Amino acid sequence: MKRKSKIPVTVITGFLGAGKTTFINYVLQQKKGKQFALVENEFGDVAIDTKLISGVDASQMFELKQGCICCTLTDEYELVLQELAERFPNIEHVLIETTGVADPAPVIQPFFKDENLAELYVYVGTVCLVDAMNFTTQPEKDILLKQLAIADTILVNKSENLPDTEKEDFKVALKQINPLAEISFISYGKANPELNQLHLKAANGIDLMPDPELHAHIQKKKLTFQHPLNRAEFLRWLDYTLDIYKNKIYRTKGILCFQGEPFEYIVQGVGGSFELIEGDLILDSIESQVVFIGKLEGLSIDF
Ligand SMILES: Nc1nc2c(ncn2[C@@H]2O[C@H](COP(=O)(O)OP(=O)(O)OP(=O)(O)O)[C@@H](O)[C@H]2O)c(=O)[nH]1
Repeated sequence: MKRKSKIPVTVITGFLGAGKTTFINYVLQQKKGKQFALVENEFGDVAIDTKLISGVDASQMFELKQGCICCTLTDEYELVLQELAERFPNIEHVLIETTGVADPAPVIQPFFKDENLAELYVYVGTVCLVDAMNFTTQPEKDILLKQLAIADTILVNKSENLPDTEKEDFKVALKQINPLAEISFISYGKANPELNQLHLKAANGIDLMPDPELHAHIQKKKLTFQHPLNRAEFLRWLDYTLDIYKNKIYRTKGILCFQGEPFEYIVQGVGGSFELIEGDLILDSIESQVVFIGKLEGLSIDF
């Protein structure tokens, strides 16, 4: 049976123990009746823990067969997702939970690059869970920073005992890493973000925070253009720039106006890949803006 529309895909990331499973369980409980499929894999573990995931039919759960999603991603990933869409035409939303130590970029990029997947699915954003109790002491900071930089929504979980003043400090610190993401403080995963529109929402608020002290590891750069861009030239430049800096630019997001085109476009990039999504009709502002987040020190990013 051919599907009528593409299946939205939301990626759930966050460091080990941050509360990803707790959050997913909460979402599934809140949205009972909606057909979710969960693709997850646990490091070195083959069996899915069905007890943990309520609300999802066990037959709708798929798991990659080997270890960690980030280092073993091969054709298998694309095949699992294709099979999922074909075998379960009623699925309304796919959640992909990365392992706590995984870089989420390779999980997202196939939705931009793989034609078969792009026909079946639409990537709608990433939620990153943060552990409020252990954030400062967490090891593997690089992976954590990348997870945060890629996220459209950051949920600071386990924040039930966090005083308001500390929440403010926390927020400022997170905004320095990712000024585009929405940030909420929650406990026991109780957050109900609109899982469908995460990245479009984030693209609306592209203003960068005043940032006198750059984060030691992550920087961001915003390019603004007052005149409509030449589509072919700009995309060629963007493609080239993201390709040469694919390990440095974690995330790209922007709103573009092209010469002679009535609609604006939202550009959404993770690592070396990006996609363009047609946005609203251009009514007044013809300004284009693109923000890059990553380890940008010393990079030449200028169109
Ligand atoms: N105190 C407190 N504990 C929480 C909260 N949310 C989750 N936990 C607990 O934290 C532990 C880890 O939660 P999980 O949801 O399994 O975390 P995870 O990110 O899926 O963990 P991994 O899959 O190992 O990466 C569990 O024991 C949860 O019960 C919270 O808001 N506050």
